[in-house]
Amino acid sequence: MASDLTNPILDALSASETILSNEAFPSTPSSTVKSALDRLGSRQMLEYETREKEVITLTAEGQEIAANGSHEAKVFAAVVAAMDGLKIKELPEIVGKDNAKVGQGNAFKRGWIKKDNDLLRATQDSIVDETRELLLTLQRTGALDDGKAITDLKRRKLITPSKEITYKISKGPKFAREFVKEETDLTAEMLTNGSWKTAQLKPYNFNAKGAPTPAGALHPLNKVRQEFRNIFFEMGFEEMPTNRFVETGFWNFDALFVPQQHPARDLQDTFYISDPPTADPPREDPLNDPHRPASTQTGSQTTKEQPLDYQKYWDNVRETHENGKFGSIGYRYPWSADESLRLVLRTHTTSVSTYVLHKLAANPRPARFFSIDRVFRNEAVDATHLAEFHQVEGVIADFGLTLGGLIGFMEVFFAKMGIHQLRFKPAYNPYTEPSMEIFGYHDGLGKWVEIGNSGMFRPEMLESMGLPKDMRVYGFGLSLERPTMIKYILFHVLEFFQIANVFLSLFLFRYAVSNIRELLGHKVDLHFIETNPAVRLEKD
Ligand SMILES: N[C@@H](Cc1ccccc1)C(=O)O
Repeated sequence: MASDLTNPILDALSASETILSNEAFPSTPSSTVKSALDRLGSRQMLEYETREKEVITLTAEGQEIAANGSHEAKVFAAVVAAMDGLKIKELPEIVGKDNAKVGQGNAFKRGWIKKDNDLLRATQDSIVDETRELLLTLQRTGALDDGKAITDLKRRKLITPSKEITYKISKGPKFAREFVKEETDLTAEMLTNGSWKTAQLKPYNFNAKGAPTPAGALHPLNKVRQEFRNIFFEMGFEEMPTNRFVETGFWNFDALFVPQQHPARDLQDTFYISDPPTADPPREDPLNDPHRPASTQTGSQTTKEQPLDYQKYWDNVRETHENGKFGSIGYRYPWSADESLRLVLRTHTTSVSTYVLHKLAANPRPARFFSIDRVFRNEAVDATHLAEFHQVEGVIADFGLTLGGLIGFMEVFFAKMGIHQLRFKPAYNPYTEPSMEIFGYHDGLGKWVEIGNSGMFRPEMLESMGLPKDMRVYGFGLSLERPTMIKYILFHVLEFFQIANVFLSLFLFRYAVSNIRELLGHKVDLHFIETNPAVRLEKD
């Protein structure tokens, strides 16, 4: 800081009690003076008052006139110098074009010169150049008594009013001759070498604006997922391990009684793994099987467990598909073991539910399981579709369950998300009968929205696993993205605008949905993740 004024100010102050900035530092811009004063003031080394004064300063033209005389005076001087009259035509050459133009008129007005044919003649020997006198006085004192003259000079753009800032500076309680660097940190070094005793520590500035703290943030999908997990846990569900993104066709389709010709198994719909293309048939897993829910791994339950017969399970699946079994007539086609062993990226988390349910056959008991994780579908990616998304899925196994019970359960479950009116529409899934699509009335959008798919798993699926004939299992699934978009992004938009207008709501709905790629994938903006508020699924 070469131009630092702090020490010059302190020097000036030590010589006199008060100083005026315009006297002590006449040519320093007031902003430079102020920043030095503030630095010293914050340490109470000085105090200062600010004085503002209206002053009049001369414009460039005003300064020119103060130095060399007015246009009219120059014209008069030229005419006098010509002794015997000055040719009008010659005036511009002598005094310059501008002076000739403005000055001639003014000199006539003041009666200093007169016309004599094509000559200009002086009417007197000398004149008083008032304009110049006024400007010189102004330059010296910064003021004029004559208001009319001021207005006139302003109109002629010879002067402009401006503000002059002066600081009246006096010593503060901590005045010192020198500006000592204050320590901002008490360091280990200062403690060991004893310099802390004499060090000047900078006081805390509690008014300083803090820098934003960089912190991690949860993705909206993660926040909504956590809300769902809480709902499931409070309803007595266990979480299923979902770490197998790659499954065989067996667990993803065949065990679910999805026929091998089903369009969902086409290359256009399902991603198949090429290396390795197939896996082993299902078999007993080691004890630390990640797909075993915690409760089936406990010691007390293992005592009751029956070993699972995988060969029998495999044969049951083949038979239910080919000729039917357990009261079913089957699909009646030659079932291919190779097709069943092909590896796929799981297309739904029902593959996980199937795996966990077949484990339940070792010790059949009422149970509730849920999962929330990623699934993959060979979709053309566009504004509303992604090739991967997340499913929220729940299954409930018990004896004597009815369809009415499933509907009742859904009402409780979705009410916890703030959706209080449900409608069920008959639907078809190869693995459930009956099947129902679930629609919820969205208050904010003012319309019915499809929110999920559900059903009661078929006996072809459950009995093949070895689950008891009288055990029933409900299942339901929904995407995580959809409620996130409706409940999270859109809901906040709606709340913000307090929107009751259905048309505008629908427009916003479309806008939110069109942004699915902003929610998941490479286009996600980290700023959006960081600045989004927390979410709660309950409406109020
Ligand atoms: N697997 C179904 C959801 C579902 C799960 C369980 C039972 C019924 C339906 C889907 O992907 O949409």
